[in-house]
Amino acid sequence: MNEGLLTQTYPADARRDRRDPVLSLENINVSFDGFRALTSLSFQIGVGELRCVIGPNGAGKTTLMDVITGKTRPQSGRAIYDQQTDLTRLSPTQIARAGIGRKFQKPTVFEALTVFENLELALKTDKSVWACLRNKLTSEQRDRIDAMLSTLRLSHERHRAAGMLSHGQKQFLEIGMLLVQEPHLLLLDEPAAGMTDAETAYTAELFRSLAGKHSLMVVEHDMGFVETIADHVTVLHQGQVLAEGSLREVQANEQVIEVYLGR
Ligand SMILES: Nc1ncnc2c1ncn2[C@@H]1O[C@H](COP(=O)(O)OP(=O)(O)OP(=O)(O)O)[C@@H](O)[C@H]1O
Repeated sequence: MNEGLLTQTYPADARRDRRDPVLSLENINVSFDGFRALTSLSFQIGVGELRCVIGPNGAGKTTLMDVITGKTRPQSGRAIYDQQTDLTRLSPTQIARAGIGRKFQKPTVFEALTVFENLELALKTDKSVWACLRNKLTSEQRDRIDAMLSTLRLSHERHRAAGMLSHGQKQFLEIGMLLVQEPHLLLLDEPAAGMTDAETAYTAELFRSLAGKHSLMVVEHDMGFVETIADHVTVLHQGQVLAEGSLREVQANEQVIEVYLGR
């Protein structure tokens, strides 16, 4: 693993420790036409932590990510980011600019552009596609992309159209597109879905190396993957926190076994 090239520790984090929350969800309520998707949901993620959020279908995991990224406005509650900013008052663009990156389950790369160009676009987010590709990269930016390609194990694919990559490679590329933007908090929705076993193992290694430098929230159904990455697991059920703790602890929780893991 190419240490150090990814992103530096977020500067303000040097003065903090893991007990300081990077995200503090406080009594979040979301209803859709009377249906309660999130009910008084409260929990915290510490600075530099890698948190896994698990739970059965319909538990509210996607809705939770939608609230954090400003896509869904809760009826009540607060989502305090970095101990000062209430995300429920910001637009999705403001939230992205504040350093929160999100990866959706399905990779959304620009298929017609090369792997390198996809990373180039991600690095220069505030211009149109064509203006961005016409503008020359600085040597520092080029080095960053090269380093990222190496981390993603995509150096040999740099000139290939992204549409020609395997599903797993597209997932890696999209993770790289987030990382070149140096996010503070990364939200990842089933990042290992559809990956081969080797790709899944490498994703786990990559995420472990990111924790500490970034804070990560990973929504995942694959318990084997959760086991290899999680410090701490939050189990959602019917829009509320059902259990929280190490994977061992939540796996031994009777209610979690009942509603999610099965006997
Ligand atoms: N826009 C919407 N309108 C109505 N109901 C919605 C909307 N979005 C989500 N829901 C409902 O809210 C509940 C929570 O959905 P959500 O997608 O957050 O669950 P999830 O935990 O992500 O599930 P999965 O694991 O299947 O992705 C579900 O019952 C869903 O049908």
